Amino acid sequence: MSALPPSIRLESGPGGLARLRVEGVAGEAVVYTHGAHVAQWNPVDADPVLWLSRRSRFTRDTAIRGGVPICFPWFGPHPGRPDLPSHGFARLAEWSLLEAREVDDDVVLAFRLTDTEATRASAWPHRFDATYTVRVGAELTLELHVTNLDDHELSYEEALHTYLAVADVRATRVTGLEGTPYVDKLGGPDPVRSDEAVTFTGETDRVYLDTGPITIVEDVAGRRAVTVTKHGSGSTVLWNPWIEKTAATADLGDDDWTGMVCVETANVGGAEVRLAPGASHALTATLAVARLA
Ligand SMILES: O=P(O)(O)OC[C@H]1O[C@H](O)[C@H](O)[C@@H](O)[C@@H]1O
Repeated sequence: MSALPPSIRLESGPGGLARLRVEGVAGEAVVYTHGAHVAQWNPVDADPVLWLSRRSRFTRDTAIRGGVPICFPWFGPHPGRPDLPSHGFARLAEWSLLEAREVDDDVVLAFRLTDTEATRASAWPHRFDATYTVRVGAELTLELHVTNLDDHELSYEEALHTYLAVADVRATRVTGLEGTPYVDKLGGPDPVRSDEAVTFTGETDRVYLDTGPITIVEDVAGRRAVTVTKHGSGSTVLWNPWIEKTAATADLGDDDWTGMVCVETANVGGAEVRLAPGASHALTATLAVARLA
C-alpha cells in the first residue's frame, strides 16, 4: 500500500493493537486492524455514534467490546462446537489493510481476510476472500463482501454487530421492525411479532426475520436518531443485555446497559448466505444521525 493520505494516521492503540485514526473533512473514526473493528465514528462536530466499553479488553485473543465487531462465519456459539469462539473467527483475526484513500469529503478504508491454515483446519474449513470496506464521512458505510474461492458450495452467517450509543436505553424507541416476525432468543423457537415500536424494559435479544432496509433508533433522551439502512441482509438482531447479563460480562461496567443498544445488520439462522463456487455476496449497512425535535 502506498503512503497514507493526511487525514489517516496509523497508530499503536491500547494493548499495542494497530489502529487507523481518521480525521476527515466530514467524519472521524478509529478502526483497528484486529477484527477490522470500527471502534469509533462520528460526523465532524457530532458526539460519538458508536458505543465503546471503557472496560473493553484490547488483546489479540478477545473481541473489542463496542463499536462494530464483525461476526463471521457463524453467529453466536458454533452449533456443533461450543468450544469455538462465539460469533466466529473474523472479529479475532488480524485483517490486512488493502486501501486507505480520500474520496471527496470521505475517507475509505478497505481490509481483507482470507482463509489460513488454521481456518482450513477449523469447523469452517472453506477457502474464501472477505473484503471489508469502511467509508467514513457524515455517514458511515460498512460493506462486508465475501467470495467463495472453494470448489464446492459454502454457507456462512454474518453480522455487523453495531453498538449504538444512546443517552438512556429506557427512553429509546426502535422503529422499522413493527409487524416483522422475530425469534426471541430469550423465549421459544417460534417467531412472534408486535405492531408497536420496540421499547426496552428488560434484557432484549431478538432475531428479526425478513427485515426491511431501514431501522431507526430514536434516542429520545439524547435527542437524536440514528438510521441504519442496509442491503444484502435478511435479518436484524436487536440486543441489550440489561442488568444481570451486564453484571456477568467481564468487559462491561455495571451501568453500561443503559447507554447502548445493538442493531445488527445480519444474515443469520435461516437467512445464512449460500455461495456457489466463485460466487460473492455483499452485506452493507449505512449509519446516519440526525437531531430529534
Ligand atoms: O458477548 P458476545 O459474544 O460479543 O455476544 C454478545 C451478543 O451478541 C448478539 O447480540 C447475540 O444475539 C447475543 O445473544 C449475544 O449475547
